[in-house]
Amino acid sequence: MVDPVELDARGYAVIPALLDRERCAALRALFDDEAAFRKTVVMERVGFGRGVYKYLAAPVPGPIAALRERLYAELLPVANRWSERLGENARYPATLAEMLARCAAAGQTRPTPLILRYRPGDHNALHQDLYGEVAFPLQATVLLSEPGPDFAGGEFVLVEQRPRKQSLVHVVPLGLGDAVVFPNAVRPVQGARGAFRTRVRHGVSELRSGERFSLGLIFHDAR
Ligand SMILES: O=C(O)CCC(=O)C(=O)O
Ligand SMILES: [Fe+2]
Repeated sequence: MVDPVELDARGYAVIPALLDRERCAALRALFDDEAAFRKTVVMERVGFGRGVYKYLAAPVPGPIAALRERLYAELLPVANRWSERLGENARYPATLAEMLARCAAAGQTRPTPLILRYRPGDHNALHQDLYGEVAFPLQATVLLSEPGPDFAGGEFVLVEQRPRKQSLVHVVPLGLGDAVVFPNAVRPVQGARGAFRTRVRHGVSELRSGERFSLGLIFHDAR
């Protein structure tokens, strides 16, 4: 379960052991099943960092689709509250299916769940996962490898660009199967006179050794 108080206060929250060891191993193994994916990105070629990620093809495998649906429902109240606090008054639909229908109507029809793989020297440069006008303000990443036995380095980081202040970095400690929920692009921060907006980007620091896999769950589809 996501802790909404922590999410509001810090802008991100960890869900411990969202996926068990077996599910993580199955998703790591899926990475080599080319038929499961619609697109492979070699990050170095596009300047996004170093490493490889693959977007799952439609239909997204049942367990991943179910997890995406469940997290969407949990994050929905937070998304609507953030929007209200930022004075945007966007209202997100009650279910992921309706959110994806909204994406499709805007030409965003390709699934965005992805699996990423990092090897020594690989990293993910700071970025935001926006794929068109329709966007859900929170997303999740699940760590599919175990820090220590499987890899070293490769820390998940968030950088907050605050108005009239220097940027703030958060290093999020994750264990095998843990998920981090974080802002897709911006979040409201409580100030003395109401909420203001900070711009948030995420990335992964350089992997020092081993192999690190992760599952990215974004709640809007892509063009
Ligand atoms: O590998 C990670 O921890 C981050 C992956 C990522 O950028 C994402 O899930 O959107
Ligand atoms: Fe990302």
